[in-house]
Amino acid sequence: MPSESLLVIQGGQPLHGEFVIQPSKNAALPILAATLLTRHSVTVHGVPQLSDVYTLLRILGTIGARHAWIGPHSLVIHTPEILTVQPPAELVGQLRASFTLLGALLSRAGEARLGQPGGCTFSQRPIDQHLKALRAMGARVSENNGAFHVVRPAPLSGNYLFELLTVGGTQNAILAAVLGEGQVVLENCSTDTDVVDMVNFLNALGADIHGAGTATITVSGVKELRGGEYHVIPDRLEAGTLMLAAAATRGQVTLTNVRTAHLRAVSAKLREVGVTITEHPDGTALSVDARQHRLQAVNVTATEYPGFPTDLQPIIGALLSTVRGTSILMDRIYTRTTHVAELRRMGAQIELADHVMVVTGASLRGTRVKAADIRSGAALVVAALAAQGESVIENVHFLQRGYEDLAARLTPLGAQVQHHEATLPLAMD
Ligand SMILES: CC(=O)N[C@H]1[C@@H](OP(=O)(O)OP(=O)(O)OC[C@H]2O[C@@H](n3ccc(=O)[nH]c3=O)[C@H](O)[C@@H]2O)O[C@H](CO)[C@@H](O)[C@@H]1O
Ligand SMILES: C=C(OP(=O)(O)O)C(=O)O
Repeated sequence: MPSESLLVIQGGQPLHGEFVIQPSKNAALPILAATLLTRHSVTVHGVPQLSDVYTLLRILGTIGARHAWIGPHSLVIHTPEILTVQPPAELVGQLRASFTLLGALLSRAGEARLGQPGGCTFSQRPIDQHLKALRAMGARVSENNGAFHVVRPAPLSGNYLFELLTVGGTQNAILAAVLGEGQVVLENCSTDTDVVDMVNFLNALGADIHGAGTATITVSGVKELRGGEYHVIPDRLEAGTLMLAAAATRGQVTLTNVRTAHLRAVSAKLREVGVTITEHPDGTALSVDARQHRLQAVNVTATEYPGFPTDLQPIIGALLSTVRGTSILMDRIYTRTTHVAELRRMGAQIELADHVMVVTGASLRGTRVKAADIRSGAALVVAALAAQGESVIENVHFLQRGYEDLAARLTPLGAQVQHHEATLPLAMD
């Protein structure tokens, strides 16, 4: 019989204590792809233990990378030569970040053949900007039956002005231009932390990239990159999730291993809700206190960094479902609504009209619900922690793509969360 993991949560307990934030999934994945750009050995600290990381390491292994874990979040990775420019499509199709291999392979090997990327399927997730940027830089790009073939006939050079802010598109264009003799100027770039961290990594290995964190990034090609050692940033999305969980349970939680500067939009919104956020002066810890606070409804618009993150829109929806009054949520990046029907089953009052969510505070009660992607799963966990009674969350494998062992890590905060392997009955023919 097939088995599936479940989280069983007894809700209604305020979270209380200290929580160490994991390293960033969305920063670590492109950095692992970027290790392909050097034939020397690289040590990366701050690699989270997540299923997406294991999948990407398998893909990199097919390309010629060998890795060894040297600590819980540290690995050494080494790609002396590229064995293939066409990694297996079924692995590439399991995560979104695999698409950064297009730029990475183009840089190192002058060619890449890649299937469609995967990842969460909450919305249309086009890649036209990635391809337009590569073409503008001189790459030949073709598509056949959903597979992409890119070739570099000469060193990449030129300009591209992104039509919109794209994290993955900016990363792919930078990666493609790192090795070679040309210079590329990218405008209207994403200023996201994940772009900046990848550039800091590449520059630590000898790349010549200027302007990351601003709208204009200049990449001057270099002959080769050396080896090196790098520390990936903490996961601002996990930190935001824990801040929202602390607020939803009216608890008090101190988060360590954070960059408070990366969480400004989340902290500001939570203060507006009525939660006390205290930041440690060194910027690496903060505490969230929602005990005995009267929280109030707010309006939220998810937008590009440094604005309120799209990933946290479903999760703040779970918090606001517990807050008296009516909140209005909009998401300018993606249509993330896969959690709505499930939250309603827990008693949440959420109306959906033209991509606007109207959330009216209610009492949540535990029930059986299904995660549909990483952040909808996290929204259900937050709602279940706040709800009265028992919730059972199905499809935990989605959560495992983005969060390290939540059951074990939430338990010291007083949460009653258990991870079960459930045996599912076989579907009847
Ligand atoms: C801007 C933004 O918040 N990006 C988030 C997005 O990154 P991800 O890299 O998945 O998405 P992008 O940043 O590329 O997309 C931003 C927007 O641009 C559009 N688009 C993108 C590429 C393209 O070629 N054509 C196009 O139209 C997308 O549909 C979307 O509306 O999801 C990640 C995982 O949840 C988050 O960590 C990122 O913070
Ligand atoms: C959507 C996410 O990941 P991916 O882009 O890999 O689907 C996420 O981190 O919430």
